[in-house]
Amino acid sequence: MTNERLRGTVIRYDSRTLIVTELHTRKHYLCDMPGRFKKLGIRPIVGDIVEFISTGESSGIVENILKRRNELKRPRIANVDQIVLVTCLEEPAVPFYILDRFLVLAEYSGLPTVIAVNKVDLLRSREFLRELYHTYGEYYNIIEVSAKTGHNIDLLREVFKGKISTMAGMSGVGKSSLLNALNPGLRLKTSDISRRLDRGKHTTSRVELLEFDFGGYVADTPGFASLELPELMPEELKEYFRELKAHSGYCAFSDCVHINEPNCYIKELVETEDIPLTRYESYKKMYEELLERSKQRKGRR
Ligand SMILES: Nc1nc2c(ncn2[C@@H]2O[C@H](COP(=O)(O)OP(=O)(O)OP(=O)(O)O)[C@@H](O)[C@H]2O)c(=O)[nH]1
Ligand SMILES: [Zn+2]
Repeated sequence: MTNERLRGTVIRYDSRTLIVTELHTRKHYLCDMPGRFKKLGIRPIVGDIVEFISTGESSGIVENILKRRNELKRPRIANVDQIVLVTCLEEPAVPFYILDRFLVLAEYSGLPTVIAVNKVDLLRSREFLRELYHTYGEYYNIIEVSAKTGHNIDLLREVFKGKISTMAGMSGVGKSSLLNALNPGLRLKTSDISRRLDRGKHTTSRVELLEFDFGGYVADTPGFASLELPELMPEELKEYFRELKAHSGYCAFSDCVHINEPNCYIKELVETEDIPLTRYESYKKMYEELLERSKQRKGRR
């Protein structure tokens, strides 16, 4: 039926056309963006929910873009539900410091974060896993998986189901392999409609949402690829370490940054190993980096 008013999620776009997945039927529609949106400076991004009027079996015209719940900058996605941070303890053994940088970026985005430890099939003992749980388990959900053996892939599927997610993690940790284990052939399922959008165009480099057969979306490009720290003042960094934030307010100085101040409760907790030393060292290292960055900027002014 044509001329129906429908709602859907934008999964791809170029300057004037969107691919929209209708919310109930999950059918794809190629939708035109009327010029008035551009004049108003309104541009859709993937993840947006739009209202559209169907003009044919698989075509429509956008009427309205609903207000975004949130917006991730890189990759640019609206209405993101979570970040799935993939890491490994072997091949590659991702340093905790790298994981900590990802976690700062994830905290900065304000999105719920799940840590997936992949390649557990390579572990000869649980020793490294225990260390990981000890360091992160109190503040993050950790799920051990193997894309190779399929271990806990069903659990990971529940994590992704019905949500818009973005994956992050160092190169080689198995992000693509996990997607393929979750939903074989996920990347290959470019629909006819997608091909129609491609026709006569140079390949778009923008992010797309891939659709799971079991419901839910994942960005086709991983997040935080550069691992560059967010635009923060050094003294703001402590807000992005959950365990520092949880124990703030007990230091002698109310604005304590837990570096050189006396009577610092955080440093006490590090000494008693209630806060993992590696987390604190990561914090100090990133604090120094932000301090250096702010000095350089002041110097330039
Ligand atoms: N043993 C083992 N190897 C795995 C597992 N998952 C992935 N691999 C291997 O790890 C290598 C990297 O996997 P990818 O899926 O390409 O990793 P990626 O994170 O997508 O890498 P980038 O595209 O560089 O970001 C491949 O050789 C995979 O076969 C696993 O669970 N166990
Ligand atoms: Zn302190």
